[in-house]
Amino acid sequence: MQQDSLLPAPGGLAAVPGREPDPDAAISVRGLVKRYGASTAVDGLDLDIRRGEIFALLGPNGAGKTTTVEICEGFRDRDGGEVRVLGTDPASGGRRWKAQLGIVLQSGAGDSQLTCRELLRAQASYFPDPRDPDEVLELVGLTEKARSRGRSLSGGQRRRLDVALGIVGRPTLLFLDEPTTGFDPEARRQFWSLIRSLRDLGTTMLLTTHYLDEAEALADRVGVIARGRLAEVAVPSELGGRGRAPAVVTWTEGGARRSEATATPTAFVRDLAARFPGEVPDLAVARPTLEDVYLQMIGEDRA
Ligand SMILES: Nc1ncnc2c1ncn2[C@@H]1O[C@H](COP(=O)(O)OP(=O)(O)OP(=O)(O)O)[C@@H](O)[C@H]1O
Repeated sequence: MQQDSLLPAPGGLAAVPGREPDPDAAISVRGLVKRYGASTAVDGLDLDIRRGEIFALLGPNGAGKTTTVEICEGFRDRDGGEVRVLGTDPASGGRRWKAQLGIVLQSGAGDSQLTCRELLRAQASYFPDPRDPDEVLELVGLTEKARSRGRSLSGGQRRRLDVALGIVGRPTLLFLDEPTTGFDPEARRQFWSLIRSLRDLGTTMLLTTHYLDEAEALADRVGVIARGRLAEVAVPSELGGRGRAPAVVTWTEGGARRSEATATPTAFVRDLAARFPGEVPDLAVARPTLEDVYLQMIGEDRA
């Protein structure tokens, strides 16, 4: 291990001693650097994703999410740092390593002339221990479309087909890049339950998304990337100190809307209730949403 960390990383940069990747993590990244010409897209990023968790990577456009994910998938070279994905450096990952990954890209294979079932059968044939294509169609809710051509599917159905293609190889680790873009609200909810059932089957998932409600609904932990670095990692309810943030109590009194930020909302509401003979008019107690704290973090970073 020690020996390994002293080897130069691809691109010639020495790894940082004493900061070896975690061998037990599904994904472990230390000091990742990626440059495109003079601009640095990823700038010393550290990241650990545990086996079995759903991890959501958030960040504004151009923050470096896709670059990081593509390096982890083995699709892109890096200029520095250490990366281990399922214990292997993606820069040298062979077929057996690749067969453990499932990848759902932003633009999938939906334009095909083949039927959904044919596409899945073809994809399954590349893997040593694939799932049954018909079971996968059922899992993603496309059984009725088994004989339909990819190009005849709606946008949301194509995305489901993309997911089906990503999971038919029975991946240990699934990458999902903005998976629900273009879904209607009901399709998103159905997709979320599909993702949860994959987690119940033991699949680790790295998700990038711009939907904060999606990150909140699905992720065990979220990481925010800003300017090529990981700004914070937390469970969704704790991000940006959210769990400790004061609650805001609002109500109507004397014809006017009133509000109070308080660290003890229960006591405050009890006192408030004592002032009214019945219900407190228009009473609401709110904490900052994930979107509130995320936008604040991104705003501070840009300031
Ligand atoms: N092939 C490329 N050549 C040159 N620059 C690139 C290339 N790919 C990405 N970049 C630049 O690297 C930076 C990070 O891009 P990346 O696609 O990783 O961001 P992202 O966080 O995934 O953004 P988005 O949310 O818009 O998908 C951006 O400034 C982008 O313009």
